[in-house]
Amino acid sequence: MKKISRYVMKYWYAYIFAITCMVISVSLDMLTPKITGSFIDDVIIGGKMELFNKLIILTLCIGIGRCIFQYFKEYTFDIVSSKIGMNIRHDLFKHIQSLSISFFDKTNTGELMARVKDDVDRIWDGLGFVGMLIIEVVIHTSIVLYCMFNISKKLFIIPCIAMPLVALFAIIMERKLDVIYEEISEENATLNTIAQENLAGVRTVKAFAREKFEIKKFLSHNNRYYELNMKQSKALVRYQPLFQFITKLLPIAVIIYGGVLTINGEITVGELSAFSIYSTNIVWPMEMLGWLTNSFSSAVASTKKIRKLYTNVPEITDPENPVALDEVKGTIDFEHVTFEQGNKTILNDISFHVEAGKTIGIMGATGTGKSSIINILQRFYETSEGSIKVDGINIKDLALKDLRSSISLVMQDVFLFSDTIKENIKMGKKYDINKEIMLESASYAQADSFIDKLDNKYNTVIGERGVGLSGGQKQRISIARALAKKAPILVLDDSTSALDMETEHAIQESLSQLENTTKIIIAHRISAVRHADEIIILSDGGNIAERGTHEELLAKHGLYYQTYMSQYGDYLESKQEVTI
Ligand SMILES: Nc1ncnc2c1ncn2[C@@H]1O[C@H](COP(=O)(O)OP(=O)(O)OP(=O)(O)O)[C@@H](O)[C@H]1O
Repeated sequence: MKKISRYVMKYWYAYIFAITCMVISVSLDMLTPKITGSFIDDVIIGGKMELFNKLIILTLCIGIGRCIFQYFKEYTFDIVSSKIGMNIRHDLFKHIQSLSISFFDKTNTGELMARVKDDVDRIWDGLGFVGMLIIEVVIHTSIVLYCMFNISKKLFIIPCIAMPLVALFAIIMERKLDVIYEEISEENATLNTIAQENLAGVRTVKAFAREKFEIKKFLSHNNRYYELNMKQSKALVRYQPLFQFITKLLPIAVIIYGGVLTINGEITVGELSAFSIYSTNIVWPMEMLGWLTNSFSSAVASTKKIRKLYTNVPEITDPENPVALDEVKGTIDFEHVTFEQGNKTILNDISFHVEAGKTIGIMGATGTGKSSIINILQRFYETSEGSIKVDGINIKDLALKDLRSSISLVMQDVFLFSDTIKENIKMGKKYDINKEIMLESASYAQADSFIDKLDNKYNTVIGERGVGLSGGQKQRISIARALAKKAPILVLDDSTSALDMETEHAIQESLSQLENTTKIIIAHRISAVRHADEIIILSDGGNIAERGTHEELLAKHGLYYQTYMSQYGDYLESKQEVTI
């Protein structure tokens, strides 16, 4: 993370302008007690009536001038803090997007949402309204103290005693609040995660009648959040009376001691009255210290949280000098690839070769590492041993963008954005994917028939994660999306599982027409891979147990044959019976 000061420095000129306006406005404000003093000493006591009109006009001019400079000060602070907040959020979002999949494996979405939204908002406040008030308190207090010092050095002793006491309380309170804010920020992230997961999984919650349990879980964190906020309020109310005690005592002490000095002739009545007005002018900054400290602590705690997020760096990055690929043909080579996570071997010594335009089918029981093959092909994770090559070039030598843009992926877990079908198919590639390509892809994916029946056709907005569509319809839109990308390598990860046999068959027909596209088909159903040029069967421990064409594998009477029999056995038996 760029230091906050670097964001601020970008707008130094605006801050200088705003602070100058602030100094002028506060200085004008500080003239009022002097005018009051002069009114008492010169006009009322001294009888200089010729000054009356001048003082009235001066007071009016000061009021107008103050309004103008206040306006510019507040407006500038608002604009600058909004821009800085936007920049911080932009950089943070960009940083999160740059992190590797392994980071997202161990970080909750709710926590990230809290950082991007709430924490940035607090920093924004800290650099805007709160920051402005803190600077104003300092400037205001300094000018008031200077004016007081000029009136009477003896009377000046009183604020000199009061101010350090207030500052001491503010520091102690800030330290306490800092710790509480850390906890509040953590709990806010947890609360966000629970709410986000719960709402996203509301169907599962309802299906398992877990509403009560989930509400209880949410309530326990909500209570903790409430308790922490109460802890914060308690810390505030404990110190607030101390601030108020000193601030209320200050004008009284000024009047008593100032009265003695006036009787002794050391200061005039007008000077005492001006000093007394000044003393009330340092009351509000002191009273605000509690609130300002509170808001400042929260901004500091948020900064720490965001800083911590920046300590995570992308684990998988572009090579220093990536090999440029003008045109990817789509040849894929896995050479003795082993993939481990923690102490677990997920893939073990995997080797295969797929010629450009050919198809490889990957089968195996659940958890044998089929999806992991795709994850490492896209460099979502790094291989532990061996190498993966695309068109003969090690994928570690390719820019991540080049590698990933040459692969179209239909994921097992379909994710559709809450947007129109059109945007879901185009995925932001407005200009690369024209209407013709979109319609062709939808037709290849057998999605056109149901989309055409929708009221708004391709402009139909689908809910979060495609709610409102059936599982098969979602799968077909995600296949259309992958086809529209027109990448030289197409990966289908168990992506026709929700389709009926006829639709699956029609999609396979479409795929067979993509002669220049290398296809990797992961499936549990024999029907999805039987036409592949090579089929590999993974077994426990991520080993290749069998490989060959459909016919070769059937002849082996091994795992593939067993799967075939479990899926087609009944049909074959009935066929035999009919033949007999
Ligand atoms: N990021 C990861 N960290 C740790 N373990 C992982 C990770 N990804 C996958 N695994 C583990 O690796 C094994 C293989 O997972 P993978 O998703 O590749 O299986 P699969 O064959 O695609 O399963 P399925 O058919 O159920 O989709 C599983 O035991 C899984 O728990």
